[in-house]
Amino acid sequence: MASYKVFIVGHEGTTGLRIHERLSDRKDIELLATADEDRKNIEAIKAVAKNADIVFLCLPDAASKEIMAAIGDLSCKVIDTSTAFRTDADWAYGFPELGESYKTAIATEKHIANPGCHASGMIACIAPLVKSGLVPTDYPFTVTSLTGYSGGGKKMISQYESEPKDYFLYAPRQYGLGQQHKHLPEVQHMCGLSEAPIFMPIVDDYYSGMEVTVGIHSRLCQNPISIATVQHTLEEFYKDSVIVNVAPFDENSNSGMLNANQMSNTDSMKIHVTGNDDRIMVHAIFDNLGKGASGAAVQCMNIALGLPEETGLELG
Ligand SMILES: NC(=O)C1=CN([C@@H]2O[C@H](COP(=O)(O)OP(=O)(O)OC[C@H]3O[C@@H](n4cnc5c(N)ncnc54)[C@H](OP(=O)(O)O)[C@@H]3O)[C@@H](O)[C@H]2O)C=CC1
Ligand SMILES: CC(=O)N[C@@H](CCC(=O)OP(=O)(O)O)C(=O)O
Repeated sequence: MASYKVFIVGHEGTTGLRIHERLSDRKDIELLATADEDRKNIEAIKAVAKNADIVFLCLPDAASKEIMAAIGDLSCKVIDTSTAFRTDADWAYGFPELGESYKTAIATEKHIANPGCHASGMIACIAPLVKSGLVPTDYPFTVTSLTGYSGGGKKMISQYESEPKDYFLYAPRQYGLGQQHKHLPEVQHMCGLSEAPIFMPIVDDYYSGMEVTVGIHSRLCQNPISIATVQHTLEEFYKDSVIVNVAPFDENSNSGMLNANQMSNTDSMKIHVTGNDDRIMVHAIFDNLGKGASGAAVQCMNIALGLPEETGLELG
């Protein structure tokens, strides 16, 4: 069996650890690392990257940019999980479900930007509807996104898991209030929207899992749409995907509740359509550390190596 050399920079962080977990048991992967004391030493990182087929960068934006300046010319493929390169035309965008050209770019380009967690949910719900012409590109979208606290990385995890915990951390907290959330540019770009959505991210007191909800008023579309057309469009768009699945719309779809942690610990994404023909909601449920980060990054690596995209992933 071919053995690929993979180097995870930031392997002790939240995203890096999950990638490490996904790869450490694989017989086709040999994991490379610097000595522990050199994990932030650019020269040591560059020396290991020279021997790697794939380098994952699981770092804050500034560190990703600094390391790319040092390793960008090497022959290794780089998958960056930060926000730094997601709208850069020289980078493939790591959401292969968007279409064959995205999948080909992931397979052939040297540098792949892994999507943001909230962005993955927004794009999964909005792009099929806009690309099919069902919803106009200037539609005034409003999006709510619930996320577990691991979405904020090690710092937020320790804030939520320290004892005693601040009183305010027991309740959901809305943020991104100034409408400048760092995921909005990639959403607007990948969905081809003329305006960014109003975006309401909410972090709550559970470890991981996301539910991103997009609302659509049928009357605001050029031709009024229905639940059935939205459901059909999404089913068609994702019919070949093993990772993104669309739940059927039936008599039970509007009863009960959707749980933001129901896909936690998986690398899959489940899309639900709810509401009625006047006011339609599309929900994407997944793990911020799965399809929202590490799972998506491993999916991209598999495609880049010419392997089945779900190799080593936890399908839910
Ligand atoms: N958590 C999530 O759900 C998601 C995160 N992301 C993105 O993934 C990236 C990583 O995030 P996350 O794992 O959550 O963050 P963490 O804070 O959990 O981990 C980041 C890791 O990077 C290390 N690091 C920082 N600077 C350097 C450097 N210069 N060289 C080498 N290592 C360095 C840190 O080391 P130290 O521990 O010493 O600080 C830390 O271990 C970020 O860009 C984030 O926005 C993307 C999607 C979802
Ligand atoms: C709870 C929380 O703070 N979540 C982070 C999302 C982390 C992430 O996915 O950011 P990137 O992928 O763009 O690096 C936030 O909303 O900024």
